[in-house]
Amino acid sequence: MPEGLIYLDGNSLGPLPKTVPPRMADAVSRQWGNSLVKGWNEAGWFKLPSVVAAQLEPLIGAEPGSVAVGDSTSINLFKVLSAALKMSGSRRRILSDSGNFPSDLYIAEGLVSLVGSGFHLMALPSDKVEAAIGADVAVVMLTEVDYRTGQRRNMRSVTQAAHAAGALVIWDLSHSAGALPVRLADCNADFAVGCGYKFLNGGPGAPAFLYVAPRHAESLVPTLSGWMGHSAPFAFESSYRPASGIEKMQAGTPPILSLIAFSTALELFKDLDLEALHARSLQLGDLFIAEMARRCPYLELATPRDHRLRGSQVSFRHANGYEVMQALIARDVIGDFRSPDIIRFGITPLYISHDDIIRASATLEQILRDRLWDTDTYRVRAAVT
Ligand SMILES: Cc1ncc(COP(=O)(O)O)c(C=O)c1O
Ligand SMILES: Nc1c(O)cccc1C(=O)C[C@H](N)C(=O)O
Repeated sequence: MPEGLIYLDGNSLGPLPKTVPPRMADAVSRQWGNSLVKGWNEAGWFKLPSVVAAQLEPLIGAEPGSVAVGDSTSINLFKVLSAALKMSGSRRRILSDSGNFPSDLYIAEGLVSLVGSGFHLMALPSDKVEAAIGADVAVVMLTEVDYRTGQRRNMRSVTQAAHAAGALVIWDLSHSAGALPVRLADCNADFAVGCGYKFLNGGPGAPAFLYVAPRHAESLVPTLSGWMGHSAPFAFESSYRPASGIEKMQAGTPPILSLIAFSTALELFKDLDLEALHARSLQLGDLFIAEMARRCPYLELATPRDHRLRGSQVSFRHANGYEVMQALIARDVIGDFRSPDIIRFGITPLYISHDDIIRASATLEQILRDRLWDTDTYRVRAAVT
């Protein structure tokens, strides 16, 4: 971590693991530079997506051979949602949370406009979703940990309720994977997707992942039926025949350099106790919440205090949240702002200490108390915040 920086934004972009630069240098100069096209076999590039998938599976409680790695979360959502719609019989509703990450809602909108046939998206306020799971719902599409508030849904009970109503469930694990123990198989989830660049520290634009429950995998025919998901890609047949396992969910050529960075980052999670990691994150989150309640009692907490309802993030609401965050960043405390009024802090104990939380709290207190945010410098909103 750069000297003096308090990085509370690992829920947007995880930091660079020390092990990644030498591995990338080797991948570029030796594998790509010397092996050239032979690298696909010599350096194991063809197998890399499944190697990385096998590293991820235990972190999200997925069965061996149930995860595919590649593309972005948005593209992976398109893949699993289109698969789920094909399995929906006469049901036509996709149910989601209007506060869900917008890309998830946009992808659903795009997909229903493509397939027609009466499919539609119903996005309800967060607390109204579960009660709306009924006989007309084909797919419940939710994010386990809310990107704004850090509120966590109960994956097990929502999945049970959806199944009891005859619906399928897709979980977005972008703010869960690498932050807390996810139990996809135990919860009987149908499908899932998630980001590689957040808590998993896979690097900017790291490949994302998708999960298909083994009970659905064999009958599933991918909509993005690309050659890398073909049963025999190098037979160059003129018609698509899906590969037998989760490999069918690959569409095109995998991003090898990004996969090497991601795989190297995932090695750090190999013997990590995610239960303990999350417990420590909750402890540090409690400390942050208590410090801010003591220092700035008027600052509204947006994250639930209840540990069962919390991911690895603490958020507050402030009418001038954007400016407050700019003032924090200028003082080397990095969090982020999410419209309309959320200041958001990822609490990742792999590199955040008790002292960091105290220093971040003191800096935030000073900015609020002395209105240090209230200057012209902080009022210009940038495109990426
Ligand atoms: C919950 C959630 N879903 C989906 C995405 C979109 O991911 P991607 O940019 O990989 O498509 C993000 C963040 O960008 C996210 O936070
Ligand atoms: N993916 C991002 C990007 O390319 C630029 C800036 C931010 C992001 C993010 O990851 C946003 C993130 N999904 C969020 O939770 O808000």
